[in-house]
Amino acid sequence: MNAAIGPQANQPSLLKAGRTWWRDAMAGALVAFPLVAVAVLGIVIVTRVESTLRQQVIQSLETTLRASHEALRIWANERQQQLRHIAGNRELRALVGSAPDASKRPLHRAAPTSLAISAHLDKLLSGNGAWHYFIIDTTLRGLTSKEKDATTARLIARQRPDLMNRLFAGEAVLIPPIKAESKPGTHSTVLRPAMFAATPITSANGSILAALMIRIDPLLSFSEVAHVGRIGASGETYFFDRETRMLTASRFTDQLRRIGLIPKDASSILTVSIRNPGVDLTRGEVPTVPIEQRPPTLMARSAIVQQAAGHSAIGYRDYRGVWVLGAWLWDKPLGIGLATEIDENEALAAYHTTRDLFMGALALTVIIAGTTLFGLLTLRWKTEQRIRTLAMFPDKNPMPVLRIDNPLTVGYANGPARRFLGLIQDADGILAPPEWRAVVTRIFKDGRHRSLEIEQDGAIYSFVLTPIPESGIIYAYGQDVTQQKWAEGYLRELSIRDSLTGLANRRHFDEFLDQQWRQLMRSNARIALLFIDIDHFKGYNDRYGHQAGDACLKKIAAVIAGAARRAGDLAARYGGEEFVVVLAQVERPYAQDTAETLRRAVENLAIPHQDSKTASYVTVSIGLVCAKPDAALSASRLLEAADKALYRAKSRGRNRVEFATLKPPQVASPQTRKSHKLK
Ligand SMILES: Nc1nc2c(ncn2[C@@H]2O[C@H](COP(=O)(O)OP(=O)(O)OP(=O)(O)O)[C@@H](O)[C@H]2O)c(=O)[nH]1
Repeated sequence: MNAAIGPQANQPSLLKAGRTWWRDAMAGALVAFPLVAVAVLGIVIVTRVESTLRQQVIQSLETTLRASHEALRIWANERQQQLRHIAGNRELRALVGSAPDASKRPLHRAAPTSLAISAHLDKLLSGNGAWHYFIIDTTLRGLTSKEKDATTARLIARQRPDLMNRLFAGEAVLIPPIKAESKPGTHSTVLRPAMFAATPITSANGSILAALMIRIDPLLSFSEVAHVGRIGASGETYFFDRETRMLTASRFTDQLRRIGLIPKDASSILTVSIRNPGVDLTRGEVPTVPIEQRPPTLMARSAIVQQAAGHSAIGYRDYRGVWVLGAWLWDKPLGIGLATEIDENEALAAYHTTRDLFMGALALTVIIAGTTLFGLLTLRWKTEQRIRTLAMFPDKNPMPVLRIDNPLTVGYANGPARRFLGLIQDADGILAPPEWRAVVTRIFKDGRHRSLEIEQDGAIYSFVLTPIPESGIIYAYGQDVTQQKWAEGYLRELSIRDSLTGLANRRHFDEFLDQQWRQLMRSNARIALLFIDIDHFKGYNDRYGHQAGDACLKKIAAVIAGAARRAGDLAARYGGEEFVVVLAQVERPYAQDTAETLRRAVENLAIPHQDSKTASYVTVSIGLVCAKPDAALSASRLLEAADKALYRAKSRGRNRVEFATLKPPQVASPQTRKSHKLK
């Protein structure tokens, strides 16, 4: 049932059916959703990888830092134990205790006590000759034989008074590298920094007599301790003081020279300040802030200001401006900071690889998915466009188009077709006319196309009904055939009419008579045939001319046409001046009466005919036959009988009606057509 389709139904256009933008949006969402989910999941995983990796790097840095710190402490302890052992030597302590006051010792030459102390020290240190030991008293004057020891002591006191105070308070100290100072006027180039280990020498009652000091080259063992632990190719462990100065040789010394952080032939010790240049110097970037105004690096700030251990899993710029991850601590007893760092790029290389791979894979997936989706949507849009174009054929067609569905419903009708819907379907959309139902049923059955016609408001439409294979639908396309039908009718009229008189012609008469004969054979009715011939028409033509003859023929034909008034009657021009009238379903009296009335009507026309031997006007003779069609008889026999009757009428004086009866043939008639012509 399709109640929506009726004459007034506002049918949805086929063109609108293709608008499914929301399906495209759904398809896009279906593709986008898993992609977004994968992207989010991937970002979570990559972020997790990154944070895990950062934590692992920090753990490694802290382990390394602890190892370096431990190595430093062992190294420092070793030095101090050695010193304590020597400083505890009774003889040395006695020699130091016997030394005169500084004020009494000569400044510029070796005093006897000093010589004795030096000799005893040399004896104690035999085997450690490479080391440079010296003893200073509490006034920082050298007790050994070399005057420069006192200069060194004052240098240390100037640069690290805190440590000297601790030393003379009885504590063994490690003096981190200090700057050597050149004497004014000397042309010293770069003086190597020196560092010292020192321990007090006490008297028997525990009072501090002097301090034993050992010079250590920071470029050697001290820096080597720092280099014990580091991670990766870019990792570095270094020590620094509270002034943010680097105390160890950097493993990037060559690089630092290149980027101008240290002079050409200097080491990094005390030269490099652990400050953030704000740009990456290793990449040739130029800092805008002068070196002395640069802030300490994040690590140095935390280690020096808070004097605490710490780390940063977030990158920060080191003294070269390179982004690094680092761990650090501040050793309060030694008064130095330790840091170990690694370039963030190297530390996170695995993360960067994972991230880049993931982003690449994601981008590739997005591109592939996007391209596929775009391709599919484009294909779909093109298909829809094609469907819309195809749909325009029926929708925009000025001719009626119908779709008939099985079972027998009108599934679609375009605008022009809707005017016919009232004729071919009921209110429920079911095909109504029995003729249509029968034809459509046959088409569904045998799959062969057929045509049907509909006439409405004087217009005739011919519908070709074509079944669409395997679809269960019939496509019906209508065409306005009104003109064609009219033309066909006109031609048909021409083919059956006599052009002069307008009566049916001979051919049509023959067909009509045959048809009526067969029809009346079944109905048991009778048929009459009038054979009419104008009397002396040759003479009329001869006297009045051929055109007048034609006019005469027309007038008489009009009278004859009046005799065939009923349905089933036919008046025809048989040929020349001969006419016939067929009267169907008649009895003889009516036929005779009609024939007589006709004869008189011609008389009454009173067409003058001076050459007629019958009357002064035109007359006709009529042969009449009336019979019941029978299998033993035939239409041609009827014609022959009428012809005979006409002959009789002619021979008995013309202008009269003669009647003939038709009997089954007993002997063959010798007469042929035109037999009524008198010789
Ligand atoms: N003007 C005109 N004359 C026609 C036409 N057809 C036939 N005729 C003439 O009709 C005449 C028929 O003459 P006939 O057959 O000798 O017979 P009739 O003179 O009528 O003599 P009866 O039939 O014996 O009375 C001929 O002269 C034909 O030329 C036509 O279409 N127009």
